[in-house]
Amino acid sequence: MRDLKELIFSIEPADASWEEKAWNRLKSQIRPRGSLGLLENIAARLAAIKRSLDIELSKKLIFTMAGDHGVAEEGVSAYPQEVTSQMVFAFIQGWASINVLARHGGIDVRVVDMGVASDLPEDWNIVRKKIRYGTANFTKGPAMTREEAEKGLLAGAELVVKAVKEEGYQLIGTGDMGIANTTPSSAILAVFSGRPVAEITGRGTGIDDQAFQKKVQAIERALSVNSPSPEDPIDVLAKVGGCEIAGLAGAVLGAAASKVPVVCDGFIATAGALIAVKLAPAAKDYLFISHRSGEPGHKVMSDILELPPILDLGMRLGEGTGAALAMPIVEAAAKVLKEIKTFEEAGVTDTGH
Ligand SMILES: Cc1cc2ncn([C@H]3O[C@H](COP(=O)(O)O)[C@@H](O)[C@H]3O)c2cc1C
Ligand SMILES: O=C(O)c1cccnc1
Repeated sequence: MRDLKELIFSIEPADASWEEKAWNRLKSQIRPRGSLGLLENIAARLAAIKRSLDIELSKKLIFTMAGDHGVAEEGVSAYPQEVTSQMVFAFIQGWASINVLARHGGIDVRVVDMGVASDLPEDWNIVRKKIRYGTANFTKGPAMTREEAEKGLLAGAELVVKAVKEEGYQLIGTGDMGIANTTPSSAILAVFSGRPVAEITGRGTGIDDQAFQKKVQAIERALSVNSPSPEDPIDVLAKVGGCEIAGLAGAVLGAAASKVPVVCDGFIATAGALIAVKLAPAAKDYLFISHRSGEPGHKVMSDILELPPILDLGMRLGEGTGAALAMPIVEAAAKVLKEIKTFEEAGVTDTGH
C-alpha cells in the first residue's frame, strides 16, 4: 500500500447478497424466528463481510495503540502523562485489565507506540510506529501536521493488513492507551456532530467538576483556534486528534481493506472508527462497536455510525477491554450461522413462528 488514497480506494462494500443468504439460513434454524436477537444481525453482517456462511474467527488480535497528548498540560485528566508509558510497561508484562480480559477470550494483544511522549526502552516487546513524541497542545495550534496524521493512518492500516495476510488473523480489535485522550475524542465528536461540547464531554479517568470545566473550555478553545473542517477528516484528525487515534482509524481502514471484521473498543477507539468511516464510508460495513462506553458522547458516536454497541456493562476504561469481551461474541455469531441445524436438516416440525 503506497498511500492513503490507494488504501481508501481498495475498500469494497460488504456483499449484501450474502447477508440475504445468511438471513435465509438464520430464519430456518431450529429455534423460533429472531430468538438469538442481535447475534443474528452480527451473523448476517459477518456473512456479507466474508462472502460466506462458513466463517472462522478463532484467530483474534487486539491492537492497543498508545500515544500522549499535549493538552494534558491543561489539567484535563485525573492522572499525569507518565502513566501512559507506565501502562505500556504493564501491558507487556501482562498485568493490566486488557491482558486479563484478552487472555480470557483467547485473544492476542499487540501494543503499539504510535506517539508516546518518551523513548520506550529497546527491550520492551512493543510495535514501534512513533509518529511524534506526543501531540502539541491543541488549545494553541494543531495537534500535529497533516503529514503526521496520514503517516499514523497508514501505519495503523499496514499493521492490520500484515497481521491478516502474513499471520492469518481473522478478527481484529482496537484499543487505546493515552492519558488525556478522551479530550481529543470529544473534540473529534464535536466537529462531526455539531453538538455542544459540554454535552458530549465526560469525566474520563474520573475528573472533578473543576477539571471538567477546564476540559470543556480546552476543547472549545481548540475548536476555535484550529477551525477543523468536518468535510475533511484528516484535517480533523491532525488539528484536534492524536497519534493513537490515527492508528486506531488506520486499523479500521486496514481491516476493511482486508475484508476482515473489526471490533472497536470504547470512546477513543470509536472516535478513531468515526474518522475511518468519514474517510471511507464502506469501512462501516466491517465495523462492530464492542460496548457502550460510560462516556456520554459515546451514544452520539454510535448514533452517527448507526451501529448498536454489542455490550452495555457500564465500562469506561479503554485499552481494548470492551473489544476483548465482545470479540468472542462476534465469533459465537459466526458459529451460530454455521452450526445450528435447520428444521429441514434436523427433522424438527416448523410452524413458521
Ligand atoms: C492507570 C490507568 C489505566 C488506564 N487504562 C486505560 N485508561 C484510559 O484512561 C485514559 C483516558 O482518560 P483521560 O482522558 O481522563 O486521561 C486513556 O489512557 C484510556 O485508555 C487508563 C487510565 C489510567 C489512569
Ligand atoms: O470508553 C473508553 O474508551 C474510555 C472512557 C474513559 C476513559 N478511558 C477510556
